[in-house]
Amino acid sequence: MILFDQVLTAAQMRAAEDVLIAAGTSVSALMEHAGRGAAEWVWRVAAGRTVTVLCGPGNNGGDGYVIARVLAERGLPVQVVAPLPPATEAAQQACRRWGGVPVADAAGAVLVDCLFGTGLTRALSPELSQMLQRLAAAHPFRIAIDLPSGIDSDTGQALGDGMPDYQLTVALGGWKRAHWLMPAGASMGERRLVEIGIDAVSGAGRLARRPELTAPRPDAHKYSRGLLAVVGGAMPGASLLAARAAMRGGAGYVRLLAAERPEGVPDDLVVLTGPAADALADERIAAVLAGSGLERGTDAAERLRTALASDHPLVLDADALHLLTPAALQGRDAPLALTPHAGEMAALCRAFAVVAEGKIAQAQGLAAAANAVVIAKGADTIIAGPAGELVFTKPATSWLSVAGTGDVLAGLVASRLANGSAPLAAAEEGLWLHATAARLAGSALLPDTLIAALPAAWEQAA
Ligand SMILES: NC(=O)C1=CN([C@@H]2O[C@H](COP(=O)(O)OP(=O)(O)OC[C@H]3O[C@@H](n4cnc5c(N)ncnc54)[C@H](OP(=O)(O)O)[C@@H]3O)[C@@H](O)[C@H]2O)[C@@H](O)CC1
Ligand SMILES: [K+]
Repeated sequence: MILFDQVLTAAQMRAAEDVLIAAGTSVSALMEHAGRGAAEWVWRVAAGRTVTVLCGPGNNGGDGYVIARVLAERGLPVQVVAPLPPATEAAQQACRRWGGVPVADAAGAVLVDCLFGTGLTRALSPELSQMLQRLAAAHPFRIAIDLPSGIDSDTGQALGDGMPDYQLTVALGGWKRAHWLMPAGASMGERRLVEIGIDAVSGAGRLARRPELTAPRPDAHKYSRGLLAVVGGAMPGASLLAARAAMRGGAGYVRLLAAERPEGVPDDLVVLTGPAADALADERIAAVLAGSGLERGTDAAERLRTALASDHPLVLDADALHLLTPAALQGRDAPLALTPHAGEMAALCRAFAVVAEGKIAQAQGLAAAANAVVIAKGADTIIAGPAGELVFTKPATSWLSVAGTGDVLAGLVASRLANGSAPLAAAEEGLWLHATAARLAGSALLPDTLIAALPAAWEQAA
């Protein structure tokens, strides 16, 4: 089965390649397939203009020689710069088949970076780094083949300074983690995949799917669509935003449990100001959201304890993530979703004794330790599940980087949970609605305009 959404580590990619080779394919055949696919993209972009291919010593460089040959055969003016000779058998063969003579330096319309791919093990030397930067400056359009050279395939971190920006990155055989992680993602431009017959790899991550969000059933009523209780705190604005977003996330009934009635509550939102424990005892409650605007004092800790004790499916956000401890989860059976940004993730890792490097390992460690779905937010949001599930998301509009949009996301995820989705699906659906509404809300969006765009986002659902 051809997979367009799995996301691999460099080791998983090599293992998948080994499976194909064991089945009778050669590295050269894979390189030819990958290089031809990549050449199609370069051909379209170049549109007859001059192309420079920068070839490194490994198989990424080998792909470059295939690209140079295919484009030259089609009559495109192509030059190759090769600071290091090909060192693998497949790359040497591809170089021989190209049959040209490399040049020391070049300028032109399109640079094709085939210096290093998944085999990069250390930072580029100053000489190589300067050459890459010089060539990048001498070509207005830059395409990275598989990965921009200098990026760690598994973490998305740059292994050195001065990395150029690319308008297009063509992934070969499968997505690598770096394609959907920052900071790498910010310099890759558009991302496209050339498929070469790689099969499913056990333990691989995947890209988030477009959810199947439909209108309520013909026989729906407010309780069948889900009653969500939003536990508010000392800063009512944040919980109000989350509740208003949740009202448009699919749940049929949203109640805000507030210490006192906040200003600006819309007529269609029910606010209960009595003791939270009483309100949470309602058996019709399908899910609870706590954390947005909770603050971190004694009162907040008590409200969080009450929310946890009620044992409803629960989303914890913001301040609740600073108050949560492993002991507080003892005896809970109901599903749990956590929505930390980087700072909250660090606090949670300390509280749950998760010792791990990097966003993915931390999210997976926390998901296992708290038996929760973890939505690790940021410009490169990922979702980790307690059974090792790992979901990457395509970057949403950068206009989401404004206060209050996290409250909207928490409200949406909680609303999907109340509506009956399992926690991982609720996370994917909430993120999709959030990203789609953000795109529709346009530039300089605010949480209000984001919430206003939610009905139009629903119109775009499958
Ligand atoms: N998987 C697949 O199915 C397919 C994969 N394909 C392609 O293969 C690529 C992976 O190829 P690869 O493993 O040969 O690694 P690649 O990135 O070319 O470089 C490794 C070389 O660079 C060297 N080196 C490393 N760092 C260095 C540094 N800083 N400065 C200097 N040297 C450095 C390292 O040598 P070392 O010194 O570390 O021993 C080694 O010689 C992949 O990205 C894709 O494009 C397709 O062709 C077909 C299908
Ligand atoms: K590259």
